[in-house]
Amino acid sequence: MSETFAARAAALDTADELADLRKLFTLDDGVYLDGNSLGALPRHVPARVQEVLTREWGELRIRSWDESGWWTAPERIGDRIAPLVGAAAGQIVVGDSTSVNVFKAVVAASRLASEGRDEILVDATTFPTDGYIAESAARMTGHRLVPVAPGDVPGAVGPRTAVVLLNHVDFRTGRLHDLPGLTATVHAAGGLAVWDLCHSAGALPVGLDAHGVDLAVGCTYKYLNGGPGSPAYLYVAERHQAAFDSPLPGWTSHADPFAMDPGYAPAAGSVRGRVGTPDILSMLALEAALDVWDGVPVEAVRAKSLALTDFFLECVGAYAPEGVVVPVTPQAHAERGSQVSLRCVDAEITEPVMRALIARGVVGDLRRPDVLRFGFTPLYVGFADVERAARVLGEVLSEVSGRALDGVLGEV
Ligand SMILES: Cc1ncc(COP(=O)(O)O)c(C=O)c1O
Ligand SMILES: Nc1c(O)cccc1C(=O)C[C@H](N)C(=O)O
Repeated sequence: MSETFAARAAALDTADELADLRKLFTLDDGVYLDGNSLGALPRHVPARVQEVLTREWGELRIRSWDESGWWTAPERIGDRIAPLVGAAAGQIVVGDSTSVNVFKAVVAASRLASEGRDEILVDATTFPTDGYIAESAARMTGHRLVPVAPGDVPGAVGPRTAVVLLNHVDFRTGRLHDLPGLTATVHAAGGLAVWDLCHSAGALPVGLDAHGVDLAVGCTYKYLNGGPGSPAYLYVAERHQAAFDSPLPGWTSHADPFAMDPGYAPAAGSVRGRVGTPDILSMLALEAALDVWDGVPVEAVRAKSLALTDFFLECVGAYAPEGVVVPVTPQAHAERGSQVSLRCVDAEITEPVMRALIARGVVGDLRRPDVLRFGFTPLYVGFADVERAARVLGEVLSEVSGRALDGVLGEV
């Protein structure tokens, strides 16, 4: 059986048009399936960061704000991310964490919403930070917070809906939500749609402009490989920019920041989403990391991502002992992000399984209590990696679940 899958993997790797991109990354001989948490390091980034440190900071010092383009980096890098998420230039600004951008987006969207609308709907299955911040934003703005599963949004929106905050891909299950359909549903009810793209940007086409999304946020350290803690981004659709009223109107979002005017006057365009001094070292590492995307269509990345996750699901089905893990990531392509999550039927084995996998060179992660997560970054994961990961997983599951079964029998 493994010869058949290995031979298929080899053929798929040979036909893979993106295969050469792997050389652009620093990787070892293991299988890295955690790029949905922290993307791998593009090889050329350390030299660029060294240059920023020694030349731009070390020699040019304060002059670099102008001469090295530091001051305008948030908008410039936003424009590099824009095509990856289907946005025209001038609508994305980079900076702060995703959490901070969720705050800006939800409060600003509630201020953009029509008078009398007093509900903020939030994805009940969300990554926790979005829920925490939406709750605080609702309390501050006097809205009622309504947690709702994305599939139930059509029945939950109505004349009271001001804002709906949703995740494009669920961090736990890898489920891809229907961004075009749900955005249209929210608009039909008269509300604004805010999307968190952390788990979709760089993995699949998003189509922010095409689908009329109002505001969006996302991180850059997953599929965009910007590095640990690299700055997040905020998208404000052009039609909303003039009325965008930031709840964090820091001085760098002022129309004339160096006037040091005591009165606030917002800048035009995406600059209005800025807050304070940009974190230049992280930001310029991100900018360099984005070079790996030159000439790479997101559509090709999506096609490979689906082929990788299809193949992984098939290999796991063949290699894993019966009934020990159950995929919770949908089979349907239209509902699948770039990750596969497997639920351990016996939650107790989740941690030992992931520990054993990592010890054998297959790096995924887990979400308690019972989910094993495997992220597939098409820029550097190949089909042989997939076959190996599934084969090692099968071995580990047999060993660990066998031991767990012995333990249960031993207690009887
Ligand atoms: C969907 C989602 N939103 C937000 C975050 C967190 O954002 P940050 O730590 O950048 O504030 C994450 C992951 O960390 C995430 O997966
Ligand atoms: N942002 C992270 C971090 O600083 C440390 C560890 C993990 C993360 C993550 O990104 C978690 C991730 N968003 C998730 O999907 O669970």
